[in-house]
Amino acid sequence: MVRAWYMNDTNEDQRLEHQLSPPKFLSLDDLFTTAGILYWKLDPKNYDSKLEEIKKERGYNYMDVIQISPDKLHNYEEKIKMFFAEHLHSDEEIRFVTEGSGYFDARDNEDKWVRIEVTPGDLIILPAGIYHRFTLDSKNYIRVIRLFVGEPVWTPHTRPADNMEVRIKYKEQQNAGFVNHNSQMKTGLVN
Ligand SMILES: CSCCC(=O)/C(O)=C/O
Ligand SMILES: [Fe+2]
Repeated sequence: MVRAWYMNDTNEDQRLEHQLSPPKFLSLDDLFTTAGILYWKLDPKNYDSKLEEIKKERGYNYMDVIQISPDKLHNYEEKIKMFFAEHLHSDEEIRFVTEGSGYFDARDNEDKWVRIEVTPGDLIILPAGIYHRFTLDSKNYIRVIRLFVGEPVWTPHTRPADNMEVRIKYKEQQNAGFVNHNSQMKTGLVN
């Protein structure tokens, strides 16, 4: 089960957990309700057919692999800084973790940081227009499959980007309430 929690705002190393004291965790339902984040758990050793199913269902026709670690990623320091600067994208951010681990941080509906720990088998979808960032944890390695509809656009729009159409649309959806995929997952309708 993926772990997600509200973050403290200390200036410690970004790779640490940054839990509140006492910790305050969020469920999959909470992640969806507060931020529209979708999540699937796949078998990290045997994921081909399930991944194909999700790709087909959601129209993902682009796929590549990124490995993030000091020795595997070109311009590592620069990229790590870029990933951790708060930003949004004009499209969904779809990431499937096959090795290693890391943290996606996203803003909830009260603009608080939520930290989502990802490990092998976790497929996460951050909706278009959500403010977020990414960091490795202290193990310093992750291998991720990136998915996209059509030609990928990775451009990060750093905060503030409140006047972008995609941000306005995201906020409208958030205020109206999202249709809950993650609770269907628990009942076995989606897995
Ligand atoms: C873990 S995938 C690389 C990070 C990335 O693409 C991104 O946009 C983070 O927000
Ligand atoms: Fe991003």
